[in-house]
Amino acid sequence: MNLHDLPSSFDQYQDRIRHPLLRQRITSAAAAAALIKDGMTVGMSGFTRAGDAKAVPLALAEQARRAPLKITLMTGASLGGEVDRVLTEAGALARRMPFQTDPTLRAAINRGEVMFIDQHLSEPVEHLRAGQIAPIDIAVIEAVAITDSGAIVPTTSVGNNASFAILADKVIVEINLAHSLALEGLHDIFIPKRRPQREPMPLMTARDRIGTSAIMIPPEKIAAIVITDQRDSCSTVLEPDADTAAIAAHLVAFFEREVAAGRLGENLLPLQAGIGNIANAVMCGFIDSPFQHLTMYSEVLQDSTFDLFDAGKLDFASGSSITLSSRRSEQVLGDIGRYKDRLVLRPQEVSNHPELVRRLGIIAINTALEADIYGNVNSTHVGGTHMMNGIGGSGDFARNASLAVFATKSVAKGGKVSSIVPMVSHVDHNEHDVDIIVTEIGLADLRGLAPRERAPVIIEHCVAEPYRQMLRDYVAAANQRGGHTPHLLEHAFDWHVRYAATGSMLPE
Ligand SMILES: CC(=O)SCCNC(=O)CCNC(=O)[C@H](O)C(C)(C)COP(=O)(O)OP(=O)(O)OC[C@H]1O[C@@H](n2cnc3c(N)ncnc32)[C@H](O)[C@@H]1OP(=O)(O)O
Repeated sequence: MNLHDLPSSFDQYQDRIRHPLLRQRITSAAAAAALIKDGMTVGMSGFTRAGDAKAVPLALAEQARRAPLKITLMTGASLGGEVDRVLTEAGALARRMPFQTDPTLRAAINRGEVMFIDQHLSEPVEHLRAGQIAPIDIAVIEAVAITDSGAIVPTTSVGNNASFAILADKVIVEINLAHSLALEGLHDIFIPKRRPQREPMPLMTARDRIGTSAIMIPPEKIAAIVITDQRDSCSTVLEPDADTAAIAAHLVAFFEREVAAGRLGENLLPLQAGIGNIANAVMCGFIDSPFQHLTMYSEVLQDSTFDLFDAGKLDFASGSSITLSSRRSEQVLGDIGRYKDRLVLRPQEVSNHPELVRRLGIIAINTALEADIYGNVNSTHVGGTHMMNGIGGSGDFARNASLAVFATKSVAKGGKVSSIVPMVSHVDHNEHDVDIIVTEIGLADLRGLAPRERAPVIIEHCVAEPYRQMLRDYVAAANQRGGHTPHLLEHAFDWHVRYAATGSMLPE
């Protein structure tokens, strides 16, 4: 078969599907979804709304509505749009990993209907590669193009795409015409060798490129190609408010002290910032800071990354996805050439790799749902039981960072919930991994402090009244009992129990 044998209707995609024979694999989303069978494990692209497969998952939901079908769905991180909701409503999800943010899926997880495996984001492909979890049957990958050798050029995220495509039996590619070909060249795909042949990852600075610009797989594995034309759904990140601006100001003041003490230079160390309003606001706080020539070695690049570029504060950003609000999406992705030489997108096992986080000395800034008086952090479980989003990459970074910062507003739910509690109701980051806790009230520097020293620092710097006095009383009584980490075990969860019973942690 040569190029002239191809149906002429496919010629229009020559610039997007450069391997001529692969243009014959163009098909409908429904036909591609029909390759996915009941019980399969499907690896789909998508990382915090960026680079999601858009058409095949919806066609799969349609298929599941007609004839019951359940899959294990793995992605990079959360999906945008309606994919998780529609698949949940169609009853198509038996298992989901490693991260999600969809309210409908979250409710199904918390009803026990979908088994959610909440994993460090650097780990799922290690588990796949080592055969520790069920193998990927089919990968569904969004791409801007397929090269003439059949390599897949991802779009706004890399996530787990490369390993999904390499490890799957079959690959479905969604070529999304809404993404500009200017994205080509942004990606750096590095795949570690299998153990025991594993070598160090040869990355010494955030801007190093150590891999290829596209995902190399045998072209014959590409079983179907679907053409789409739909932008990523926008993030709903909010502009900084008084509280998040105060958190940012406390952090900037802290870093100024670190620079003055000679522990950091004026370009600090590469920064990682988590998802959500607080992390985005904290990064925006660097715009008016005295720091210069900052770099990011992070996973999600949010609006604040581009605000920092435009403010001349940021020299380079390495991530695994670009997730933007409607305010920024059009401008940044429509003009990506303006930023491209200062950006790289990597597989999440590289962006989040413990070896690299430790080597580069990352300053990790993530968000807590709650923290306790000794510095343990709960990022995932509301009230100790109900899943919010997942640990994401926060643990990959926090454990190995040169400085592990956790930010939270001091109260949630209009003051009815204290974010600093006697004992966290679920532990994602234990006290050994947490260096700094910051709220709008102030910042607790826990470095070098024993538990009995940490408690008063956290209480006096981070907690609002009346919870501050309640915690002082708790600690005073606990200290009477003694111990390295004093507690009143029979009262440690009183606040959570009261919130569950009355809707408020405050005493009646
Ligand atoms: C893909 C990635 O991995 S990114 C890298 C890092 N990843 C992570 O850190 C994953 C875990 N973190 C997260 O999921 C988020 O950062 C969160 C949920 C902890 C915080 O999200 P933010 O948007 O920054 O904080 P925000 O203060 O707006 O709180 C979000 C919601 O949690 C609620 N909440 C916060 N604290 C509590 C609490 N202690 N108890 C009950 N609810 C709480 C808030 O009221 C809010 O609810 P609403 O949506 O109904 O208004």
